[in-house]
Amino acid sequence: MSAAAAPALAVEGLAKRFGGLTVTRDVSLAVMPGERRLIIGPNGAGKTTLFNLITGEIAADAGSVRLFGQELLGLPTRRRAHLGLARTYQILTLFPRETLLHNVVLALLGLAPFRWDPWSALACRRALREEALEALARVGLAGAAERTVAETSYGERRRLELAMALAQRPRVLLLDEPLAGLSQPERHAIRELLEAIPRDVTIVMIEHDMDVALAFAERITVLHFGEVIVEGTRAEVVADPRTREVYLGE
Ligand SMILES: Nc1ncnc2c1ncn2[C@@H]1O[C@H](COP(=O)(O)OP(=O)(O)OP(=O)(O)O)[C@@H](O)[C@H]1O
Repeated sequence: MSAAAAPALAVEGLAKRFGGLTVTRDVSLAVMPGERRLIIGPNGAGKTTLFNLITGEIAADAGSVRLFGQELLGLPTRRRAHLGLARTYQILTLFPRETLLHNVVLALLGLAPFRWDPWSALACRRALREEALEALARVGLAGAAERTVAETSYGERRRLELAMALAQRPRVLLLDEPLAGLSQPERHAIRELLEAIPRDVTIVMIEHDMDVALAFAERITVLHFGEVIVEGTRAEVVADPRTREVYLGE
């Protein structure tokens, strides 16, 4: 198989139990480079757990997760980020007393394999600041760079989180409910930002807002009780009676 044909993200036979509770049961999925994939499923289906297993925030019991062919299981989360994996969270994880700029710089520092060198430290600081400002500008927050997170609206925080993930120049970006809790205009703004992300970034998104999510995603995976029960194009998944049974409640 040529490198171009390899999936950006390939999950195979992934399994996870918490005590007696099987949360991920033999999950397999392949997301091709540039694809926009939507993960849906009822509350507790194991969607966030799947992201946590992919990023390494929790350890899998069995299976394989490959990023452009490279096995990730067993690697620490930070190493997976270096290889091109970034994510946002359902529950925001920002530093509220720091400025927006500082939050993005911290995200960049988490990524940079930093070596202390007094001669290059200043240049490095400037470069980081510029890169962080660029990331904030990308999500329309350049003018708010010196405000603290505590002084921003919820919608701005969601955009900040996206800036932090994009600043890491991911190859695969995992978005956990990027629209949750947002007003209609804010949802519209995030949707435009997501649509502007270039195709060299593959996106996997968990989202309950079906209007936006269905318009955005090309393929959809439906999870239920930790298993993939339906996968296909928008039309296939919407038409599948199993989707309606478990997710749409029909
Ligand atoms: N660290 C943990 N320890 C024990 N149980 C957990 C842990 N993390 C998740 N679970 C359980 O695993 C199941 C799946 O949770 P998960 O958050 O992955 O679901 P989800 O599909 O993302 O749900 P939602 O749509 O509500 O966010 C739930 O029953 C949850 O309580």
